[in-house]
Amino acid sequence: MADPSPVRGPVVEADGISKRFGATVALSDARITVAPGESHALVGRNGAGKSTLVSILTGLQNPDTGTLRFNGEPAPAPGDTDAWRSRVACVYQRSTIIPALTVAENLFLDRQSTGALHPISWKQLRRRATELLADYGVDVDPTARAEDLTVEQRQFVEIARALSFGARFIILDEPTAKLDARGIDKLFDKLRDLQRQGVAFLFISHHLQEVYDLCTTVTVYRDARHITTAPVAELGQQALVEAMTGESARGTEPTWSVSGRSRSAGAPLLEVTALSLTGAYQDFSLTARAGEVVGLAGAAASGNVQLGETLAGLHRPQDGTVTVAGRRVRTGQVPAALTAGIGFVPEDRHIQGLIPQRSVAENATLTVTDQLGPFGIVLPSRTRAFAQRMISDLDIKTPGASTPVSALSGGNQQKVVIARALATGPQVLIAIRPTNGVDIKSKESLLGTVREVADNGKTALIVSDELDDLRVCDRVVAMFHGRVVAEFAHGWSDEQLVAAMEGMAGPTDPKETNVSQH
Ligand SMILES: Nc1ncnc2c1ncn2[C@@H]1O[C@H](COP(=O)(O)OP(=O)(O)OP(=O)(O)O)[C@@H](O)[C@H]1O
Repeated sequence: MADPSPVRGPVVEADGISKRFGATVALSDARITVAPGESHALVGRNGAGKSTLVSILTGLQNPDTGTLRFNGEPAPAPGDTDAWRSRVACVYQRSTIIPALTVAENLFLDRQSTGALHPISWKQLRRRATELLADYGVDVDPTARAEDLTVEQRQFVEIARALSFGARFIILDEPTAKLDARGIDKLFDKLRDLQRQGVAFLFISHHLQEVYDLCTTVTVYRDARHITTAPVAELGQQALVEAMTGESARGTEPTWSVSGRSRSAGAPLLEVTALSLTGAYQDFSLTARAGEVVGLAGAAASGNVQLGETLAGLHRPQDGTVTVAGRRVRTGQVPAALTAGIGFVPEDRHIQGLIPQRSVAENATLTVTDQLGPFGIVLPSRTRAFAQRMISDLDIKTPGASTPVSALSGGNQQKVVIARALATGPQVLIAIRPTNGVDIKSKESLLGTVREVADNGKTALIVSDELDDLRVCDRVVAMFHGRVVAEFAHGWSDEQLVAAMEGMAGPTDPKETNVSQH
């Protein structure tokens, strides 16, 4: 590992930081201090200002006011990339690794200071990559293509690359959003390793349990302001949520509830028979009835995401049929799925979800332009009215319906994706990790919205490995390596479901497990 620079103060100290975007105040007199070797969490609701702070701490944006010091010294000049990179490393939720390149090429990409004008030989590159990976204890073949790595391996390469510029301070902005439970464990082991070597980090996550597992100090922002900084051990979960929301968390119940209902199963609405997609899943069958929310649980390689995507028309399966309300759906075609009444919340809002430069209103209504005016003409007034309703129903934090979606915080963009899927009034809603990046309070209301779809006589399928997402379901089907391994009625224990997702389901015949009676 690179020699630590002599430490003369906190690795970072930001004070009085304010930042506006037009009329939006993203940060107001905010502050944060991270000590050497500290694991410091930054939490707050969607739109609280966390990512804006990250962009200021990494030199991507200038604050309007405030001071910023690294190791007791003023921050480098804007644009001095090498100087910034030697003080602070950053790993974002979205990987910056280029899939088509090898690990070694990715590690030495865009490295001005190593002399881009003197091309280095492949052999040299590989040797230096091997050294660098060994320095950070990353067990990955430097000649492998990045696209062949697992998500967490890619993230390790990213961390090694980020730290290799010399920084002893790394910012991790929602690093666990794309990882399954096993991947998160590996990432945390790696971070603890680095911490033992004296690396400090600022960790951003909406999963509060991760904060308790990993961090010693937590800072809470709310509505652009610093609310508190405290040792994690001294701030219980309830106090933490109260600081984030500004409301008492005492006695708050989820807005949804599946317990204690007498659920009379409706007619079959979604029927999937013997569906197979090579390399993803085999022989999958499911009948979901009107009024039901069904969970499709599984870790990264389980095939559950590809299955959800197939139902939305994104993959053409080799075998099997899909019907909605008794009508066969042509597979492998997104428009056919839409016409059949299948609404879809994709896994990656950046790739499949949104058009960033278009407004919130346009994005929310992309799937229903035919309802927004006669003869295919889209009436702006109707689009706005429609979007306005979505904004208030889903609590989307935006200056207005005409704001470009790119100006929204990550969690609020996710709500627009959900608004769009709901806009069609789907018969069957397929939602992949719908609460990804959404704060703890919005999560509850979003899941409540999914619940309502079923309560109104439709069907919802939640594809996720998040236990909070799956708790809203009437029953959960667990997949492992492309096959259904168990099915659980409402009331499962976390341990049971986690074991099933990890391939330790016990009986492989779902009928022998805790089967629901739908
Ligand atoms: N480029 C921009 N243009 C206009 N407004 C912006 C821009 N970037 C951020 N904002 C606004 O600043 C506020 C803070 O956003 P920020 O992305 O920092 O929130 P966050 O705490 O990271 O939220 P999330 O948890 O959803 O990621 C939000 O209201 C957001 O809409």
